[in-house]
Amino acid sequence: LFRLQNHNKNGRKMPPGPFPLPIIGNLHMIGKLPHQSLHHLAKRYGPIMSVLLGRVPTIVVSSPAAAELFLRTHDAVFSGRPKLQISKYLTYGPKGVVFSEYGPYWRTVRKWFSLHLVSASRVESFAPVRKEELSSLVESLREAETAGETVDLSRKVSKVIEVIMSRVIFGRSMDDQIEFKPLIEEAMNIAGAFNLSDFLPFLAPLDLQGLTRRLKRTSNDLHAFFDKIIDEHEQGTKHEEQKPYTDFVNVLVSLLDTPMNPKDEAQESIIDRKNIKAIMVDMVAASFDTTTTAIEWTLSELLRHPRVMAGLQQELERVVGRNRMVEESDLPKLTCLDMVIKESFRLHPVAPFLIPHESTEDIIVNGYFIPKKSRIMVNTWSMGRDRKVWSDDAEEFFPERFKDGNIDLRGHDFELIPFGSGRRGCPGMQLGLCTMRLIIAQLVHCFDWELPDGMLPDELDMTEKFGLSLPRANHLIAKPTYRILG
Ligand code: HEM
Repeated sequence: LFRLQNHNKNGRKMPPGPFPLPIIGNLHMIGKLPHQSLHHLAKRYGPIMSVLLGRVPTIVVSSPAAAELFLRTHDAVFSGRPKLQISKYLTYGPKGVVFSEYGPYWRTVRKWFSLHLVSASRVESFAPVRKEELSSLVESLREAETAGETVDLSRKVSKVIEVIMSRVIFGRSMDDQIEFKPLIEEAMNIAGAFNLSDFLPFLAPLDLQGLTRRLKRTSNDLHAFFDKIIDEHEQGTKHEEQKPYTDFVNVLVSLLDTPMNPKDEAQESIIDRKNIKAIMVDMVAASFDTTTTAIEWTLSELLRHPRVMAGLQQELERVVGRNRMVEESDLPKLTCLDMVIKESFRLHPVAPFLIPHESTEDIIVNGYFIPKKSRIMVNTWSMGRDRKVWSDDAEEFFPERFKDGNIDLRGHDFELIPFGSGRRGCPGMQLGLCTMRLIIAQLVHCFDWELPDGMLPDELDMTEKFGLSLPRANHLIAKPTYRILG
C-alpha cells in the first residue's frame, strides 16, 4: 500500500493518482459514468494519471498532448490489447482484430481489413446499398408525417444502419433471420457490461454477475448462426454473383483454407472458420452501434440548436437545391456538415475511452514509469472538454470553432480523435464517416424537425448511457415535415 500510495515502483515514479483501497483499488470511484468520474479525477491529478482498477494498473490519459505521447511517440509500445473475458468467448480469444494482441496475426488480419474489406474503392462500391436504404427511410418518414405521427429517430437510425451494414457485411438484410437481432443485442449488452472478472480475475471462476454463463451461451449461438451464413456463402459462390458489390463474408470465405501467411511454405497456419467468425463478430460489434450512436448525437445537437440546423439546411439548399435528395457526390461540398460532425464527435465521442490499449514493455513516458501490461485508457470525452484547447465555451455546441479547418478528425490532430490514432486507429473510419454523413445530410435536407409536445430545444434530455459505446439514455423522438419540392 505504501508503494502504491507513493506511486512508486522499484524506486521509479509512477503517474500521480488517487489512493487505492485494498483489493478493489479505485473501483469504488468509477461510478456509472466512468468517463465523467475519471475526467473529474484527472482535473486533480493531471492528464497522465494512474489508478488501480481492482488488480489492473491503469493509466488514464486525458489531454491531447498526453494522448500524442501514447498514440504517436510511443505507439509501438502501447499497441497491445488486454485479454478480456468478452474476447475469450466471442472471438475465440485473439482470433478477431479488435482484441488480438499486437503481433503478426493482428498485422495480417488488419491488412485484410484495409485491403479487402474497407478500402476506399470498396466503401464506394456499397453506394447503391446506402442509396436504396435511405430512400426507404425517407419514404417511411413521409408516411409517418402523413399519419401525423412523431417518430422514434433513434430506432429509425438504428434500423437503417443495421440493414445497410448487414447488406455490406453479410450480403443481405437480416430481417428474415429472427434470431439475429436478439443475439446481437445480447452480445452487445454483455460487451458493454462492467465485468468484475476483468478487474478481479480471482473472482472469475465464481461468475458472480452470471456474465460468463450468458457470454458462453450467446457466443455458441452466434457462432452457430454465423456458420449458417458461411454455408450460404459457400453454396452461393457456385451461383452467379447477383450484387453489384462483393460483401465482406464473400471476401472472407474466399480466404478460407488458404495459408495465413502466403510466404509460409510449410503452410502451418491455415485460415479456418474460427478466424472468419471472429472477424464477423468484430465487424458487427464495431460498425452497428458506433455509427448509430454518432448519428443520434449529431441529430440531437441539431435539434437543440435550431440556428445550426438552419445553417446546415441553407448549405444543403445551396449545394443540392430543393428539388432532389442528397447524392453521395454532393458530400465533399458540404463544409458546414463537416463542422457539425466534428463538433458532435468532440462533445459525444462514440467511444468515450478508446478501446483499452496495453503496454507491451516497461517504459518511461514524460518522466513517469509505466510498467509492462498496464492498461491505457484514453479519455476522449475529457479531451473534448479541455478548456486549454477549446477555450471557456468548451461545453457549448458551436461548430464554427472548426471554421479555419485546422483540426481534422482522422487521427492526425490529437485534439479530436473519435476514431483513435496510430496503429490501432479505426480501420472502418471511411465506411463509418461516409455512412453517417449521408444519413445526416439526407434527414436534414429532406425534413424539417420538431420536438414532440411543444418541447423547447434546450429542454431536450441529453443524458448519456455508458456501455460499449456512449448512446443517449433515452430515445430521440421528433416530428418530421417533408421539405423537398416536387
Ligand atoms: C462512426 C463510426 C465509427 C467510430 C466512431 C469508430 C471508432 C473506433 C474507435 C475509437 C476505435 C478504437 C481505436 C483505438 O483503440 O485506438 C475503433 C477501432 C476499430 N474499428 Fe471503428 N469506428 C466506427 C466504425 C467502424 C466500422 C464501420 C468498422 C468496420 C466495419 C470499424 C472497425 C473497427 C475495428 C476492426 C477496430 C479495431 C482496430 C484494431 O484494434 O486494430 N469501425 N473504432
